[in-house]
Amino acid sequence: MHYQGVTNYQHGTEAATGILITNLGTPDAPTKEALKPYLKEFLMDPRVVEPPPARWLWKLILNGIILNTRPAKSAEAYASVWDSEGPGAPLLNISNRQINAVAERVRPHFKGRVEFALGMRYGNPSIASGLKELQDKGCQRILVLPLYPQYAAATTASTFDAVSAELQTWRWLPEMRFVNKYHRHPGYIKALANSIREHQQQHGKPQLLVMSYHGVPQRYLDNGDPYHCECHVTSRLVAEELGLSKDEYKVTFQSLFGKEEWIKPYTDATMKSLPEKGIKDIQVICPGFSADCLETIEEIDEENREYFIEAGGEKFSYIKCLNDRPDHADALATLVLQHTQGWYERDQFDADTDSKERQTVAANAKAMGCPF
Ligand SMILES: C=CC1=C(C)c2cc3[nH]c(cc4nc(cc5[nH]c(cc1n2)c(C)c5CCC(=O)O)C(CCC(=O)O)=C4C)c(C)c3C=C
Ligand SMILES: [Fe+2]
Ligand SMILES: [Fe+2]
Repeated sequence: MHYQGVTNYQHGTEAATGILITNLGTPDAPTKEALKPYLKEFLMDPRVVEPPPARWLWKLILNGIILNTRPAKSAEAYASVWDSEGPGAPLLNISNRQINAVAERVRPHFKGRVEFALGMRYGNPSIASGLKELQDKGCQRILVLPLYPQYAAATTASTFDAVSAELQTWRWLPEMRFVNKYHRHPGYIKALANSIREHQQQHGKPQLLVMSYHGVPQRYLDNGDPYHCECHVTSRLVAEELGLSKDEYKVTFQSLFGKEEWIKPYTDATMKSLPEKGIKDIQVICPGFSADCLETIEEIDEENREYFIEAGGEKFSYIKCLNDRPDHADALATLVLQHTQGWYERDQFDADTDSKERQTVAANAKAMGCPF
C-alpha cells in the first residue's frame, strides 16, 4: 500500500479547519448512460442493499435486470425535474447554495481559516474529492456533516464508510469529527415549523399535515436501525412546536425499492386512501430531505399528488424542503459551531496555528533536515 502523503506541505502554513458537507448524490445528467454508473454505485453499496443471502445472486440481478431497465425509467423522471432549481440536478444546485449560506454564517466565528467542500456519497463531486479538496487547502481538522437529519445505516453510516475508505489511503490523517444526526436539533425543528407556518399563511390550514420520510426495509428496523424512531421524534417535535394534535398530522414513508416489506405506512397507499376517509385537503412536507430532489419534486409533488387527486382528493399542496432558507442555514451553522468547539476558538493556543510559533518552526525546519 502506498499511502498518499501531503508532499506540498510547507512549514509555517496555518492549519485550517475543513467542513465537509455531504448528501446522497445525483447523476451527472438525466440520461440512461449517466444513470447506470450512478445507480450501480448506489445499489452495490452493502449499506443500501444489505447482503441478501447470496451476494453473487444480487450482482447477477443488478447487472442482468435492474441496470438494464431502471436507468431509462429513472432518467425520464430526472429529466422532468432537471433545471427546476437552476441549471442541472436540483440536489446539486441546492447543496451548493446551502454550503455558501452555511459558510457565510460560520466564517465570522472562526479565528483561524475554515474551508468548506461538498461531497456526494454517490456520483460527483465525490466524498473522496471533497476530502482531498480540504486536504489541499491545508485542513488538519475536518468535520463531516451529512445532511441527513435522521440517522440511518443506509445513509449516515454509508457516508462514514466512504469517508473512512478514503482516509485509509492517506498517510497524514486530519483530526476527524462526524455529525451523526440532528433530528431533534431546536434550530432544525424551528425551521421546519416556520416553513409550515409560512406555507399556511399563504395557503390556509389543511385537514391533515402529512410528514413523508424516505423509507427503509422493515428488516433494517427489526435489526436495530434507529431511523424509524428518529423520524417519529422529529415529527412529534414539529407538531408540538405548531400545537398540532395527533389527528392533525400523519407520518408516512415513501420511495419503496424492491419487493420486500418497507416501514409503514406507505406514503402512496396513504394518498390513495385518505379521500375515502373524508380527508380531501392535505399539505405534505418531507422533513428527512434537507434539499429538494427527485424523491420530493417528482415523487411527492407530481406522482403522489396525482394519486391523491385521482382518489378524490381536492386540495394538495407540497411544502418545499428547507433547502437554503436562512433559518435552515442558521440551524446548520449552529450545528457546525457546536461540533467544532475547541477548534474555532483555538488558534490562539495551538502551536500549529499560532503565527509566531509557525514562523519559528518554518525557520528551523530546513536546518533540522526536513524537506518541507
Ligand atoms: C433521506 C434519506 C434517504 C434514505 C434513508 C434512503 C434509503 C434508500 N434509498 C434507496 C434507493 C434509492 N434512492 C434513490 C434516490 C434518493 N434517495 C434519497 C435519500 C434517502 N435514501 C435521495 C435524497 C434521493 C434522490 C437523489 C436525487 O438525485 O435527487 C434512488 C435513485 C433514484 C431512482 O432511480 O429512483 C434509489 C435507487 C434504498 C434502497 C434505500 C434504503 C435501503
Ligand atoms: Fe433513497
Ligand atoms: Fe421505532
